[in-house]
Amino acid sequence: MARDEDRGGSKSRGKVIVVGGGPAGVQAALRASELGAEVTILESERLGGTAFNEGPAPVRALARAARLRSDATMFSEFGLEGEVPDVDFARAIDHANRVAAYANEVWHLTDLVKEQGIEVIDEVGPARFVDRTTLEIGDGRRFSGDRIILAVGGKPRKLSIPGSDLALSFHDLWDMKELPGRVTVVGGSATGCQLASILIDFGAQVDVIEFADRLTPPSDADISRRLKAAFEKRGMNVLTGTGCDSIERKDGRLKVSFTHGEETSSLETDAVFLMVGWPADVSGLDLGAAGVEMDGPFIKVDECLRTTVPEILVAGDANGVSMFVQSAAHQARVAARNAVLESQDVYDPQAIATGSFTEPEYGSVGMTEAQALERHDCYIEVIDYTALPRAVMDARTDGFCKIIVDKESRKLLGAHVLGSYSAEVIQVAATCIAADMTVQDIAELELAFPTFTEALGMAAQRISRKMRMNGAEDRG
Ligand SMILES: Cc1cc2nc3c(=O)[nH]c(=O)nc-3n(C[C@H](O)[C@H](O)[C@H](O)COP(=O)(O)OP(=O)(O)OC[C@H]3O[C@@H](n4cnc5c(N)ncnc54)[C@H](O)[C@@H]3O)c2cc1C
Ligand SMILES: NC(=O)c1ccc[n+]([C@@H]2O[C@H](COP(=O)([O-])OP(=O)(O)OC[C@H]3O[C@@H](n4cnc5c(N)ncnc54)[C@H](O)[C@@H]3O)[C@@H](O)[C@H]2O)c1
Repeated sequence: MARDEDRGGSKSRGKVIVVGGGPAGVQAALRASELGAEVTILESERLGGTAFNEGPAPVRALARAARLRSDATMFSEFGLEGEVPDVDFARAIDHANRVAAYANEVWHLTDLVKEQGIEVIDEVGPARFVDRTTLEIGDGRRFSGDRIILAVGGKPRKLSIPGSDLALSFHDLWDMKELPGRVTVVGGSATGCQLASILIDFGAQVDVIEFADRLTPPSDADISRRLKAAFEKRGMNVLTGTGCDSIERKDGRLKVSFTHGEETSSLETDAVFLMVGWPADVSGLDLGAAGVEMDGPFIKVDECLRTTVPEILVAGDANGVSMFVQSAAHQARVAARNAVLESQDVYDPQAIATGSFTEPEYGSVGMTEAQALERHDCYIEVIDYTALPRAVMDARTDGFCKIIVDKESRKLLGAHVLGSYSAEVIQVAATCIAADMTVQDIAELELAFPTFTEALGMAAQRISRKMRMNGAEDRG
């Protein structure tokens, strides 16, 4: 809700330059403008950023194509006849690229932003600092502001191993014309798992090589374990606790060497994707000219998202605090207020609902089980989808819904789901957390039958029953 001091009125509250026009940059510009600042966005390419032009939007479109094909493998179970469709990979990629263009060609994002009175300078290559208040773009034009908000996002990390130039990066996916017979994905976190899942559903043979002892290391351990099992069931070769050492050409293919514990081994493959991290995209920005410091691969910020130069703030992936579209937008609003009103608002990530479009899908909000048990006495309940009516009806029983409840406050600390529609199911858990509901409140919700979201209510009901049996006070 807008606060009184938020209303800029007709008087300008100074000039703000926003660098980068992804979700963080666009939101920061809109908010700073609402607050009364005069705003310019400098975007090296097209507005929309990774989110629309290269990441979630086209990847989701590819994941949908992969899912349509994998659904066809279940035809006979439902009494249907028909072959699993052949894949025209070039057309699937073309379709994903068309979806990526929607932000600009269908929704006219640039026009929408300009209509708010924001100056948009796009497709001009990277802006670079001249000093702490001035940036220059490729054609020599300079832009000065009282405050600068950096929203430059990230880029694929490179590996310094022999032969890394033989590997593909995420950017290369969008120019591919043919599905390689065998693909090796190095890095088994969010981006790597997403790509591996899509490619195996399209019919490629897939290996995943991940350093950590489990897939998607930041996730709840049960998500990592069950996702690995589901991938392996579909024939994926998942090597965890394994580091990629080198890539070399061998007889028209690629030889990938890797180490697991003390053992070194290798495999032969047709393509290698490096999905090993997403550092801030500061190439060409010349942060040194402004005196802005880095913290490892990200731009260093304090809790108010200010850099080591207080007039310069960072929102979105570039600060590495929380790398999701929803976090980018939230941080942007905080950064814009702090920039324009010189306030000290803290970016306090609340219940961030996240979801990934692997097969099976997964979604999370709040603490993992391990994080919760470090600080809380908890009730933990898991509904396995073999016992969930909708999952049985859909023949999608490979999944679960876990909730973690603080025994003292009876509030939800975290929820983790794996299976169909997980990215949607988790939104309800996030809403319950935001609404400060107790587990008994959640148990009383009349959730639609038969749905996957029902698992959340079932888990809450089981915990409520346990609480009653233990004699804990029950409001119900
Ligand atoms: C494969 C993939 C899938 C993903 N899926 C999801 C998902 O399903 N859900 C989700 O929430 N998140 C997802 N993410 C993460 C999400 O894309 C990012 O968190 C989000 O895009 C961050 O927004 P941002 O504005 O900080 O950066 P970006 O969206 O990367 O935008 C940064 C912009 O800055 C511009 N820029 C960079 N340097 C300069 C410069 N010097 N001058 C001018 N302009 C510059 C770039 O051209 C770009 O347009 C995914 C990421 C990837 C890679
Ligand atoms: N659906 C989504 O919401 C979604 C999808 C993709 C990315 N993202 C966001 O993007 C961020 C970045 O994700 P990411 O997966 O690109 O990077 P990441 O940094 O999270 O993961 C990189 C992985 O590569 C592994 N690795 C690094 N070097 C290796 C080596 N030599 N051999 C084997 N493994 C190696 C690491 O152990 C790590 O697990 C995430 O934090 C997430 O917020 C979100």
